[in-house]
Amino acid sequence: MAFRIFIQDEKMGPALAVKSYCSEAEWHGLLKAKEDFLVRDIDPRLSTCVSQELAESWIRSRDYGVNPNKMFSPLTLPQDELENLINTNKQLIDIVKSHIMPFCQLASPSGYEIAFHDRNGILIFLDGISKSLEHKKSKYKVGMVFQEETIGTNIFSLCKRYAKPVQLLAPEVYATTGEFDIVSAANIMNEDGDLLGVLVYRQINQQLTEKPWLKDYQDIRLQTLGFITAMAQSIEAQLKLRKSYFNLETSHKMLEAMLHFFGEGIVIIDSNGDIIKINSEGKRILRVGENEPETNISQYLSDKSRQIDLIGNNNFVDYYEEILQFPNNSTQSIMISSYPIKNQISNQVEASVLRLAETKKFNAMAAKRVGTIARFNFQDIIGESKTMQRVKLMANRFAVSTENVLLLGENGTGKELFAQSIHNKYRPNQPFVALNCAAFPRNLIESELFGYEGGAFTGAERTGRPGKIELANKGTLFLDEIGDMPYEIQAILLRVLQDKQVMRIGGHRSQPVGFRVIASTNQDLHRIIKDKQFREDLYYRLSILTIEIPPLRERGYDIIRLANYFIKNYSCRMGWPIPVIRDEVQEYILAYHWPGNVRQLENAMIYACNMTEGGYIDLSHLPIEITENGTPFSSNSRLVQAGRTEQDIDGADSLKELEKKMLQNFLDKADSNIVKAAKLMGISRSTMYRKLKKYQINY
Ligand SMILES: Nc1ncnc2c1ncn2[C@@H]1O[C@H](COP(=O)(O)OP(=O)(O)OP(=O)(O)O)[C@@H](O)[C@H]1O
Repeated sequence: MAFRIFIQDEKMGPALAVKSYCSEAEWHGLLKAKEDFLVRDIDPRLSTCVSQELAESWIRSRDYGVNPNKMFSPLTLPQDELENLINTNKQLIDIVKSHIMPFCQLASPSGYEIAFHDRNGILIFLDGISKSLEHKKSKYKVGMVFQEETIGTNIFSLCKRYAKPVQLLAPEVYATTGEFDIVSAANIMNEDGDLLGVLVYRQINQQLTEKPWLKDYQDIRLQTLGFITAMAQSIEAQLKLRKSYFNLETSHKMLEAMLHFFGEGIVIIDSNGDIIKINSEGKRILRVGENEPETNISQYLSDKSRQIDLIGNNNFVDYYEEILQFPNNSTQSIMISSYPIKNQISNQVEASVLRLAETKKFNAMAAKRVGTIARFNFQDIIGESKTMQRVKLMANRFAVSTENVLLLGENGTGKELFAQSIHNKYRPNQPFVALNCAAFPRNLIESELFGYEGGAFTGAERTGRPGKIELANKGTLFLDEIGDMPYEIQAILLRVLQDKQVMRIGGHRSQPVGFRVIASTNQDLHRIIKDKQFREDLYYRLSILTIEIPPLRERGYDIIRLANYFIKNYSCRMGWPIPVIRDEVQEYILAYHWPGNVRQLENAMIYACNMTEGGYIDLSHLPIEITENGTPFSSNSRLVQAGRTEQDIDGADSLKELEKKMLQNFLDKADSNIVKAAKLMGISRSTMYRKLKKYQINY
């Protein structure tokens, strides 16, 4: 192997450099090999004094037609192209310059030059002194193109081709250089291993190449190659650092932008609690002015010891409630969660990212998520009978008011449906929070309604919990079965409604709340007021706008509309064909008194859908209680005979009235002959007598 390893470089491997020519004989061997090659065409690869790579480069140079006797003279890039190139590489050149500057101060007075070639071999930067040169002028110029194809063996081409540091002595260069110099070069690569350019150091000293076997000169060669390799590595490291810095800066800017868009307050504190970053929402929550200097988080905490929780905690802490205290002594409840940032080496918490949300907002969000979803609107309420139209109109009007609403009606008449529809017309984007007063024991109802502070009673959560009233802030609190609300709690609720302030159980701080109550009951409130089970004052607070929802039996043909609606709904849900209710079955449905109202009708239709097979709903498909008492009229034709139509049924105030009127009609037709009238109506004589008695019709 003709090359001697000068430098072992981790990334690049062993350096490519000419032999150290320990002996004079080897040096002369090299000179002879070159002459033999150029003059006598003897293959230089046969010489033990020439490295394989160098010999091959000489051969390629000859094959390219480069004249070895012509003075070394590379092509030069046109000025404008050169300027563009220098501009494009400005950052890189600046870094190279910044590395060379300190060296220039320390450099030996003997002549040297430092050049930087771009990845295509174009010399784009040149600096140095050439004191010892006779002609004082460098033969190199910025813009020169170093290519093996045009100038033969040269330092750039070898360095690029073998991707290793290279050192050449003047006679090793293919074309005559006319100088005695040692050139050393090292590649500069980017992180991905792509070549950015080649850094070249040229030491000019006549004696060096006259007697290169002398130890002093060999030392200089070793040092210069080491120097240029170290400098190239340092430049690479700086480029890497610069890239990391830019990446860091970009991440930083991205973080700033993200923080800005974040709807929640973000505050980053160091291990002392000093605020090191805060977004605009954070500033708003902490009431920090735009240009005010950031301070310490403890300044805002009403309980200063809580700061330890925020920064001393090793683990992520999910939302818990914290009371902020401001300089004017006002307070505000916020929800905080904290995320510790640990030092990778020491594992100590160095900073914490705090996420702040105003409890009010937080509750509203939570209520929207966990509270009842008000799905229904007035369009969803089926009912075209006059009674229902009147009720819907009334509810629509009341919806736009801010007063409380009281919904009265039997079980299953659709009170909640109305409550949701009113809310959705009133404040669709605010929470709708429902509480069934009959479903909870006394103590639970109290904590459900008013919430509690942490540890307020045995079994209470450590962090406390907001009540339904707080959650309903700005929206609607639907108090179902209000008649079942415990008497003592009614008094607290009344106070909340009057003061518009709520205090949690075990708490000392009232907070303002604004919400609308829609209460509902199937009880006779006047009676329970008399029985001292319901507070009269609360009744007056709640009943400003009262709506009585009629029972199903008073809604005429709506019963069939609803029945069809439920049949369609259920069948579609099950993926079944939609069955049709036979006319005579409709009569039974219309005649039934529906004690369970709409809910019972829905269940009956689900039952019928499951019973039917042939696409029709017959009598046998209905639940037994609906058919067992028979019907006041046997078929639709009789309805028509009696001069009654669908519209008439809707128009009647109630089915009872309708039945009474029909009985009278048939009696008139039968000239008050009860047996004849019963026959005409298709009912038995005894049923006829029972109905006449029921409706107190004289016969
Ligand atoms: N007019 C209507 N149109 C469509 N569906 C209705 C109508 N009325 C009631 N419903 C349906 O009937 C069922 C019972 O209604 P809702 O729960 O509103 O009654 P409620 O009076 O609040 O009952 P409760 O007194 O038992 O609380 C619900 O499934 C509801 O969707």
